[in-house]
Amino acid sequence: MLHLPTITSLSFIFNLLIGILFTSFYLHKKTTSFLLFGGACISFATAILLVSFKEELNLPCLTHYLANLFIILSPLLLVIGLNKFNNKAVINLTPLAYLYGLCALLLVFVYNHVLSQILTSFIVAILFLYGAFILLKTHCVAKLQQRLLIIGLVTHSLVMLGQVILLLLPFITSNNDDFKPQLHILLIAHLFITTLCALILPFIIFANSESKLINLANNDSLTQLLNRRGFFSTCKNIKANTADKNHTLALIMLDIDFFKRVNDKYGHDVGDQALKWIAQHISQLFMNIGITARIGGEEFAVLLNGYTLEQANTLAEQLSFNIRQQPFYCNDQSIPLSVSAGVSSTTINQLNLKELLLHADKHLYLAKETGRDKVVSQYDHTSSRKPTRPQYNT
Ligand SMILES: Nc1nc2c(ncn2[C@@H]2O[C@H](COP(=O)(O)OP(=O)(O)OP(=O)(O)O)[C@@H](O)[C@H]2O)c(=O)[nH]1
Repeated sequence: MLHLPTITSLSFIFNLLIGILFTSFYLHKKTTSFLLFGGACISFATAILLVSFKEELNLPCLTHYLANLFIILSPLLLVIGLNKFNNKAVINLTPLAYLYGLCALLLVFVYNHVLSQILTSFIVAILFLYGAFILLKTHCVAKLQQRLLIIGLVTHSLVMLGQVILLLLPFITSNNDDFKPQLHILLIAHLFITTLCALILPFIIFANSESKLINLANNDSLTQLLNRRGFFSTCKNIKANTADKNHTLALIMLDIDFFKRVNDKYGHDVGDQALKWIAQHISQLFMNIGITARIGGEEFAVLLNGYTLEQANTLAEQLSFNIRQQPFYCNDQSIPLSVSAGVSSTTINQLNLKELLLHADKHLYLAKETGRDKVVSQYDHTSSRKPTRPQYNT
């Protein structure tokens, strides 16, 4: 049979350690939700400690009243922490603060009575449901752990409601049993689930933090496209994930024409807006069909898996046309922009991304050399369209 003092001790140790872990992370990263989660775990550990002195101390205001306040404070801090972690503040926390104040007041009158347990269990059940709701609305990378924690919080809430019912039964029926064995089981379940939830929570938080860091490392903050590193790491798996090794893929490299002049004439900020505008055009056309990246200052790349050189060439021409047709407007000025592009292709079998980029870059260089505002690909080093340079009145 499960030994209550052992489970209580383990629960105390785990919650205290996880609380210290979260608090240390808060001291390092200054993320408030870490402090709140740490507070929730330490608060629960404190409640366990106070309750364990029930027999020895004979100070019910400490071992009952204060312990109950800490028991409620623990899920309350969890709820506030989850709300902060979500970034969008899913619920309004003011009513919960009032609820806590009201409980603290009511417990003053009943802390030595079974009613204090009923009230505490009921409030804790509500708070866990709130926690499950917020977590449901939160984007988590670790989906399995998120589901486990939601199930844990809902189950915990049901356990607490079960405790309320068992404690109320002697009052509402003529049955004078005190349901001690059943309450004992529920108490063990309470300790067990709290500890389990406290163990899952750090994993969810760290998985999200890691994903944010990976995003920062792989994405260009100005254009929201992948950066060079992200481009290489995304393309890395293509070979392994494509079964047909004769499958073709093409790469388009793009470079804005005379971009230095844009910066010089209109300023660096306008230059940044122009980069974003070009990136939007690239995203619009290739969002669902290719891997898009800003691989250098004013250089972009698009990898089209399953596309032939001809198809990629047509798409590059389309992009170039779109950019030429819709002038870029900034501060009520129309600023003509154009791009030059180089296209190369290969089969999955022979894929070497660096080489593919090198080939596309050679074609891009040819496009620049032969007049700009054109697409040059492997099979045709001359463009049928007569290039039109953007004009800047300098
Ligand atoms: N605004 C802005 N400018 C950038 C950024 N990154 C690079 N640049 C500028 O891009 C310009 C690139 O100039 P060049 O390499 O001479 O090329 P270009 O003027 O576009 O001429 P061609 O490529 O030969 O048509 C430089 O002036 C860089 O300062 C950026 O993030 N923001």
